[in-house]
Amino acid sequence: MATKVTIAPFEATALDIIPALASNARGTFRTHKTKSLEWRLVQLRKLYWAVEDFKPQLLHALAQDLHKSDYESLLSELDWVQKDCLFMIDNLAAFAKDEKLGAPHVPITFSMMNFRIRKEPLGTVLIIGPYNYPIQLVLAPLVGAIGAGCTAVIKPSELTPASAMVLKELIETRLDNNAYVVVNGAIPETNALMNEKWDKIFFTGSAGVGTIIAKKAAETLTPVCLELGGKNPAFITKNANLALAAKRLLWGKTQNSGQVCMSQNYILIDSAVVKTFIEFLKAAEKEMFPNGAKASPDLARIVNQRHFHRIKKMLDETKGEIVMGGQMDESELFIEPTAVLVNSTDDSMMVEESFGPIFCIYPVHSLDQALNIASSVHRTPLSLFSFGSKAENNRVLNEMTSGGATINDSYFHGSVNSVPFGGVGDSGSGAYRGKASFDCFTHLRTVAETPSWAERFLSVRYMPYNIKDLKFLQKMTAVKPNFDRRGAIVKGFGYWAALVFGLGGKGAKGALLRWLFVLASGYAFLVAKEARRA
Ligand SMILES: NC(=O)C1=CN([C@@H]2O[C@H](COP(=O)(O)OP(=O)(O)OC[C@H]3O[C@@H](n4cnc5c(N)ncnc54)[C@H](O)[C@@H]3O)[C@@H](O)[C@H]2O)C=CC1
Ligand SMILES: CC1=C(/C=C/C(C)=C/C=C/C(C)=C/C=C/C=C(C)/C=C/C=C(C)/C=C/C=C(\C)C(=O)O)C(C)(C)CCC1
Repeated sequence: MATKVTIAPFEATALDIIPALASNARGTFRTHKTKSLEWRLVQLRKLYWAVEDFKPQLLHALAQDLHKSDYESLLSELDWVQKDCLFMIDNLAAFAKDEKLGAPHVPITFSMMNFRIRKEPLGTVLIIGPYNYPIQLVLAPLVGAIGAGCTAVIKPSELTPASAMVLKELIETRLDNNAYVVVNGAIPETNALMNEKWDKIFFTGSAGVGTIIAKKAAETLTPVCLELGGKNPAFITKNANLALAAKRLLWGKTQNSGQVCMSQNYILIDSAVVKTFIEFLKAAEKEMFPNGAKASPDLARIVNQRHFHRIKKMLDETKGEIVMGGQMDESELFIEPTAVLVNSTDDSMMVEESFGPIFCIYPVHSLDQALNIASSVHRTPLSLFSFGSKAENNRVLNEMTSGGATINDSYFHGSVNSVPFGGVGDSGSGAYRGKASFDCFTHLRTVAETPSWAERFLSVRYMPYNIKDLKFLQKMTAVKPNFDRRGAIVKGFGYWAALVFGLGGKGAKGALLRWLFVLASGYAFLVAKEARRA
């Protein structure tokens, strides 16, 4: 029997209780209970089971807010967060362990000082989420915050109200709600939160709102992690597998109806293969949606009318030619996956971030031209995709930066929950996921411990200075460069000794193995010689 699901209607948190909620989370951090690894593990385990137990409500909410299919909601939101919990639980002890600092970080002369890095929770953090993955994009950072030992206030997007309400119930009934609370609401509630002092703000959303958040945070020197959008290019050369490129890039624009900030905005393709590529694109669409995209139970819808009209406007204003898709229905907030052939960087399809199921195809005559266009459209996009020969893909990686990149596919670099994810330049700063989620909310605090008995050696630092002491210290601790003023390596005694004793290579382990090989060969030679004599 199907579980009956009821989701409370959206209710914004009262503005006047927001300061008390923040203050309570800060107070809880000051009790130091979050510093216990066992306490963090219990919260993570509880979060895992909360996601499991709230599955019916979460799936229902995602269907209500975005018409997401259960398949997609499980794959990219709920299973994702549960895997995150398990990854953090399994690795927390290793992540949180002090890191001993020996050579080469600490000179041997200071080795008695037990230099180490302590992993300290930053404190009380604010997590602000977007609408497109309303569960995953707030709970995944929360896993990092819990793992690191922080307390947190979470502000989900008001554009996905059902998900926001389920999240509130899930977090506040299952986790320690003196440590983790949800504030629901829009701009006034976010402004009220921004008037509080945080130890870090983790923001996922548009560059415009990211700028507002970063400016406000700067007033109190609050660190921020910004996960923003981008105009992401795909490069396709004559050497690409065109059928595969078409299918994989279409996947990037059909999952969540293309409301994925790391999906491609535009495709720069060699003009010699553009016609064939479009044929493959149409074939891939037919294969994914045999009865048409609108009839598919798998395709999500655009979140609301404002975003529907934003995307529609890009299509209305294009001077390009629609070569695939183009259907839409406002009553259902449906937009068909749509490709537009364009020939100018001023086209509406190139100027705006699509953040929907539409993208454009821009024919170019060379990879040089493609790289020039991509750098001028957005020098630091969130992602890029390259489909070409090994050499061409390497060129794209070398000559164009991005937050992350996938060769020969759409955003696979962002589809595995345990590898670091983040933007670069104006597509974001800071990273999370996997160990990076722990690091994101952790302060690396260097600690030294000077033993009392070392005073005799260390007394050279005290006044009154004696230049003889300094000379002696310099002699004992001098480090000499192995290069000259032109930047060339000086091949002195040390260089040749290392080469000879290292048997041609660097590194003690390699040298040891090569010596073992030489000795074993010598021994085998002697044994064989003896055998021949006998
Ligand atoms: N890099 C990443 O991981 C991701 C980036 N994005 C980007 O997010 C955008 C779409 O998501 P949206 O939810 O529309 O983003 P948004 O920036 O409009 O909203 C994000 C959050 O900020 C709050 N907010 C909105 N306006 C505000 C204001 N004036 N002052 C204070 N807070 C405000 C919202 O309530 C929401 O919680 C796209 O640009 C997309 O590229 C989306 C998902 C992932
Ligand atoms: C290889 C063998 C197997 C395994 C097969 C597997 C693992 C197949 C995997 C298929 C794929 C491609 C799964 C796709 C997953 C997509 C995900 C999880 C998407 C996530 C989306 C996210 C996180 C979106 C975030 C959005 C953001 C940040 C944004 O807006 O930018 C077998 C089958 C096990 C057999 C042996 C061989």
